[in-house]
Amino acid sequence: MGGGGGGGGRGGKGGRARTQRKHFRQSRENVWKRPKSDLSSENNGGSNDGKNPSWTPFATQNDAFDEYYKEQGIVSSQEWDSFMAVLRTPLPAAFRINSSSQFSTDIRLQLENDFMKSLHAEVIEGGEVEAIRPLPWYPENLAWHSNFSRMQLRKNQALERFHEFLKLENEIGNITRQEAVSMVPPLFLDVHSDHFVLDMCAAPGSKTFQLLEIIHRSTEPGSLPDGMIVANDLDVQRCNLLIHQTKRMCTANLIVTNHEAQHFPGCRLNKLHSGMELDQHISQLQFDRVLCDVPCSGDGTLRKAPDLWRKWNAGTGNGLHSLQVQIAMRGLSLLKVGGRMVYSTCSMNPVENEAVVAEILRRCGGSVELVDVSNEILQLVRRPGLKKWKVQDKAIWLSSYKDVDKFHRSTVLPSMFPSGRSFLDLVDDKHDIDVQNNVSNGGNGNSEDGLQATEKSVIEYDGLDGKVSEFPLEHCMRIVPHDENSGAFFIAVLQKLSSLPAIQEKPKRLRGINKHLSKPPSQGNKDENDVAASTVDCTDEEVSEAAVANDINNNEPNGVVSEVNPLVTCEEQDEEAKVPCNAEAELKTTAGKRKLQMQGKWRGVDPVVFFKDEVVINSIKAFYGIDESFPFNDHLVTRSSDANHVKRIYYVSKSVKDVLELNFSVGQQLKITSIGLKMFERQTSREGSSTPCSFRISSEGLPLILPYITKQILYASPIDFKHLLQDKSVRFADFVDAEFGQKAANLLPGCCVIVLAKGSKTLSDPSKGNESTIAIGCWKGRASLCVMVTAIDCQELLERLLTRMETEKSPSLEDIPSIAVADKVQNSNYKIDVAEGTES
Ligand SMILES: C[S@@+](CC[C@H](N)C(=O)[O-])C[C@H]1O[C@@H](n2cnc3c(N)ncnc32)[C@H](O)[C@@H]1O
Repeated sequence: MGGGGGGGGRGGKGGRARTQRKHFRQSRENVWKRPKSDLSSENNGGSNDGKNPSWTPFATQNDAFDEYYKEQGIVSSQEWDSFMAVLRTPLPAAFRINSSSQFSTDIRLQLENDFMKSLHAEVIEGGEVEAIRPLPWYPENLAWHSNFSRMQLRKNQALERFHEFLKLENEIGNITRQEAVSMVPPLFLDVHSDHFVLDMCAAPGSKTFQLLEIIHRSTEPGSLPDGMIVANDLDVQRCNLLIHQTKRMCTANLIVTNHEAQHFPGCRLNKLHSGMELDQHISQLQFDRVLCDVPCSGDGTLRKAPDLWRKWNAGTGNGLHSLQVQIAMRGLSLLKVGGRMVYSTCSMNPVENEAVVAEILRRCGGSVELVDVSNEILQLVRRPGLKKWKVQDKAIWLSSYKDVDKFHRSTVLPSMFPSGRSFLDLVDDKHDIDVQNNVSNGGNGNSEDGLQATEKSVIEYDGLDGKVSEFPLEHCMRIVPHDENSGAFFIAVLQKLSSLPAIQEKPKRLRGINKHLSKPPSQGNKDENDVAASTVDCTDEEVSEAAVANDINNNEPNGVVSEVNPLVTCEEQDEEAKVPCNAEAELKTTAGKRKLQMQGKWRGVDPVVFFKDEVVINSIKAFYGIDESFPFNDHLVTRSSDANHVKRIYYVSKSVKDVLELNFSVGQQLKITSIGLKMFERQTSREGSSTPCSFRISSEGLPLILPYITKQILYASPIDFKHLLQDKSVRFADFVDAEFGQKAANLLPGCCVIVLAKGSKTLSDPSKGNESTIAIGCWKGRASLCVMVTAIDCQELLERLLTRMETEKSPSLEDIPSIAVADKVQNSNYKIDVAEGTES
């Protein structure tokens, strides 16, 4: 509805953002990019046929990679060549229609009826089989695969119209360009609109966007879903990508946070927290669904990041295993009993996948189940998880932990192996058997080969202990590139059956170490495993408290960051889908201008403050005639501690409000980087401040509040609406419908809302609207109405309007000349006639 909700009509996105976007694109050139002359070699990833002597092909060969994956058997030896051949080709582009956009059906029809046919003609000429097709496993033809790589889309003239379409709709938020396999994890999460969902490692946010779509899916205009998403990422800059990405969704049901996922605060309210509110709705953060899309080595993205061929080594996966376990364990501790968690990576490596899943099942005892989802999403081609694999360290293959020499026991962990058992565990387990044997053997502890009885029994025991996992890891899923011409992905679905046990692993391990080793392997080397032990040796509640304590003590991310930062992550290469608005850089440049903000204990982060200024709220209500049924109280927040200079007012859903109240009660444990939907913005110009209301309605917030507005709202005929979008500023006397022109002249000066009238709707019709209602914010000046919508949103609205008009064959429009607005896209800022004296 309206211009927003991912359906155009948004404001406030300025030229600055556009410039940053350009710079960002320049700094993140597609790694497949080659000289223009080289398009013919697109699919060999190798030569440019000698056309450019200075050109060096990407190495798409790495012997260590070959050896590693041949040994792991993730594909059969017969398939090896086709697996490798596909891995060496660029990844075809894929994208998803935003299902909650008001134009989702229009876009789907355009793809089915227009592009599928016109592009097919192109590729037939080019000797290809097909151009674009819906992904069969994604609901309602909402996700699409194209047989063109992103470079082909950019360079091929015949594809220009399609490329422009993708760019525009992506920017507006009607589609999201996303790798096909990356769309899979949210589908298995089974999210409902009332769910509280935690996306633990969320940036740049393609999956968060998908989750938001799902919770918003069946929401009525003017209402919000009961659920909400907390999207978290450790990396501040990537958080900004996430914020930009999700802004296109225009949602009041999202909180973006910046924490180490493995220490995500539980916000548990207890008697320690003074000022506890009696009517607190929730007493700790617990989620119905958790998405755990962890940092990984990313070799499933080789097709779009061929520079990874050069960098690949087995050590990267080994180095991440422990962090992945910690993050997954924290996710499970924050999951409600009965809730579902999806663990996923864009890596093919079993050490980052099956080994992690096995370890969390081991740690959780029977409280967590690996769900068999083989009967869900049947059309998705995938392979079962592995039950056995090997570990490689410094080019040496290790079949079990006993092969690990003592110098490497801090980097190669027992949990990386299928048995998941350590030397020490085995000794501990075997100890009891030995005691019994010794008793039955008459107590002789020495053997013929001179080994101590315990040492020998360990080796024998391990020999018996299979190299096959005891867990049903076949329920995991691995998507491999040559099955469906995609990237690779790993997904496991977990369900929490009961509270996590209080694991007594650490004391046991220490006992073992003291007994059998003169020097503990981790002594003087505080590695991740120590952190893991301290994190998981707790019940859910203890974990919450530990995390809280950690957060209080460590406002800055700890050393794990440096280990993770150099990694390539699934969506990182998808530069066209991302626009950074670098808040850190902004912070630096504005540091001299304003005082560093504090959000509770978080330094350098704008505070989140409930906005309760009755005078301002009442003036807004009165000016726009906002119906009393619209829930204002405690739903408005600002990011400024200075109540007198509030520039933007954000709206938060009830679910977000509850979390925010909890967060205040527990001393602001959450470091919030973005929250809520921008609803009102202060007028800054001379004339703006002289209007009866100093706040205008932002384009993002308009769809939500539209059904409740009773003043400063008019219905325009299609012809006048189109006129406004086309010319941006129209004098009252120039409207085709003179009555509309007169009504516009009678509005109070300042912000107003113009709704596209439909069918029998009269100009004074109050409307609750529906999802197809199109509305834009305008400025009523002295002699004209000016559109307050970005040029790109105007372009989108015009195109959609024209399509609808053609479909409806509106006779009143037949004589309107077609409109060329492409040249206006250069400037995405809306501009209000300077003569009107309002801001631009
Ligand atoms: C695979 S990417 C996530 C992709 C994302 N889910 C999406 O679909 O767009 C992994 C993310 O984890 C973040 N990360 C790395 N270490 C982390 C940690 N300890 N806690 C939280 N996030 C972390 C990285 O910054 C990166 O953005």
